[in-house]
Amino acid sequence: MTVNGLRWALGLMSGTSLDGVDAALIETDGEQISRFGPSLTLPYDDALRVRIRSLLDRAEGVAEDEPELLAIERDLTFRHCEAVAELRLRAPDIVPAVIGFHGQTILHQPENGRSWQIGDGALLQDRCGVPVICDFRARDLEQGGEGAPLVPVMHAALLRHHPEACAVLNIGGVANVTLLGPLAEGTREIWACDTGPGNALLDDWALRYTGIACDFDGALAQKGCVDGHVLAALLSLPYFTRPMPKSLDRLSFHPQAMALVESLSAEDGAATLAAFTVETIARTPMALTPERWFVAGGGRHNPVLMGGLRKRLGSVEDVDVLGWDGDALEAQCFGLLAARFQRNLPSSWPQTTGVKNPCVAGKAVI
Ligand SMILES: Nc1ncnc2c1ncn2[C@@H]1O[C@H](COP(=O)(O)OP(=O)(O)OP(=O)(O)O)[C@@H](O)[C@H]1O
Ligand SMILES: CC(=O)N[C@H]1[C@@H]2OC[C@@H](O2)[C@@H](O)[C@@H]1O[C@H](C)C(=O)O
Repeated sequence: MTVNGLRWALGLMSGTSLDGVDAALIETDGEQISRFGPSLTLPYDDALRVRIRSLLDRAEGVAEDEPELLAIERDLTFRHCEAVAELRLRAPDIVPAVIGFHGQTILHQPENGRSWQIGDGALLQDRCGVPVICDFRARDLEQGGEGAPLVPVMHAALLRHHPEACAVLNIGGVANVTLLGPLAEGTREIWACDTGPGNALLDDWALRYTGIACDFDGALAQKGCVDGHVLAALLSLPYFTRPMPKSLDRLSFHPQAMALVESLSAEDGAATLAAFTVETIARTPMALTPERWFVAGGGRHNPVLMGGLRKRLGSVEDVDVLGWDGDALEAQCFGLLAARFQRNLPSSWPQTTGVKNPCVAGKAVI
């Protein structure tokens, strides 16, 4: 049902941490978000996670018609169908008008004009019976942008009445920041970029030493000491002095970073990788110095990361203080992007992705 152009949109995001599918409902006209519906995370089972991870590790050499790729894409899409079905069970009165389907990124190389999200939009549309918008990064890349991050439009929509300059940080597998300038006569400037690693390096390190898929509550890092020499070497990688906008692949720093921490103990390695995430956020060349930082994504549950950020940046709060759900924000964002696509509204700008002109994100499944 449409009231003043407001409709329910269902967003689906499977992030770089490979933890599973996030699904969320929002009511929106593509500009304002009037209500949040329910949200959920449907984890990947271990077998699917391992298959996706091995695909990601060799994505550069994978052919688009490789049988294993197509099999993974199908299983991944079925997992998304399950997420949609489960979410609709939780909100039987809400009928989504559109689904925004991000898919799983297996490769992101903006320097080669490439960002590869797997997922079968036609299959999802067929199974769910709702129009599906997907391929959100392609047009931005075609027009000279990085294809990421796309979430700044969501942050700006939610903070459209917030007068002060502020930053919204997402700490997922990769970390990214949105800077919002002060609100002046209803408009404001928006800058964005991926800052560096989020949890991805730490996750892989923790899995190796503890068998657990993340450094839960920062338990390992808390017992370790930061190795200053290794941290300095990590921070000397050229990405960190590049001005925004810029973006990263999940594996951008893997070989170098893992080689540098290799000689450290499990605890010191975790402490150093956590400090790497914190320092790269704090040192990002910023277009403004925000007084308040709001943090979303799974990394906000890690007290070592949050404590480190508070020491470096001052006022650092969980986005939940704004009444948002920091675990659902990216999925909600793809609902918003789908609604914006249907109204032909741009979702990326020169200062957020480096795209030449404001760009409409997404493609409709025909
Ligand atoms: N209690 C916790 N302690 C430590 N880390 C946690 C905790 N809860 C979640 N995390 C971290 O959050 C990660 C998941 O974050 P999130 O779901 O935001 O990532 P994502 O959306 O997959 O990634 P991206 O935003 O890069 O696409 C986990 O991999 C883990 O590292
Ligand atoms: C290529 C890709 O999937 N990038 C993700 C990743 O995860 C966080 C960061 O890197 C961000 O750039 C992006 O996701 C969010 C949803 C974005 O586009 O804003």
